[in-house]
Amino acid sequence: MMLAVLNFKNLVDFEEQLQFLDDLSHADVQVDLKISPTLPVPNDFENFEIISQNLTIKERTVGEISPSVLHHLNISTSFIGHLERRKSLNEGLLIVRKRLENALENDIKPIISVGQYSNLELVTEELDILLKDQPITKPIIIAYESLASTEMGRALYSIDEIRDVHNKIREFMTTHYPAIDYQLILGGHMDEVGSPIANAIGYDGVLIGDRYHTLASFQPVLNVLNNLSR
Ligand SMILES: O=C[C@H](O)COP(=O)(O)O
Repeated sequence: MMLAVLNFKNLVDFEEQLQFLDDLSHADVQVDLKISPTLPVPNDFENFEIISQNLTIKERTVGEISPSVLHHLNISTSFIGHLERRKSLNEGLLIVRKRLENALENDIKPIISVGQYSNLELVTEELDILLKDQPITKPIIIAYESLASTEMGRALYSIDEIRDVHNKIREFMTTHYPAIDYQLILGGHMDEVGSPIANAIGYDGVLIGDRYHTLASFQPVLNVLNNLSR
């Protein structure tokens, strides 16, 4: 089954997000759909999973989402170091590692985002910095994102480029982290055209941002994702 992660960002009106969730709860969803609203809401929908956009570090701090909050909401998956968050808040990889440690310690499945640099070697270097010596014994999700595409609002990559990234990450994981069970997803202006291409290349799923604010606008993408999952 195809994995699809839908990430509403902070500029999307929250009432609109709640309406979208409610509409989706009545929709035909065949894909493994995970959705992160700006504010986590209880994970009690039947046809999709609510996930978190962020998870705090272990030390005492203020204004961030703790594992305890997620457990209370029955949420068990969280983004760890989403690329745009890292860039706009100037967060380095060391703090992302601390978030990952907290996720692993509290049984929260991490969606680890990579793609800070477009250079292929640097993608696996970034991944290595995050994964090194982390006690990962349960499945994780790795999201490669073409950050420039998200920022520019159009697909800036060629099929060859996203295939190279896919092959490079798979090869890197097999060689360096053979024991880690992971799904690899692709983000960066993914839509009804890009999703089948990502699937054909071998990505396990797609990461989709805040371009769709209603079920009606998302429906063409959902139809394609449902078909890919059948
Ligand atoms: O979290 C989502 C990613 O940033 C992708 O966003 P996008 O689909 O608008 O490119």
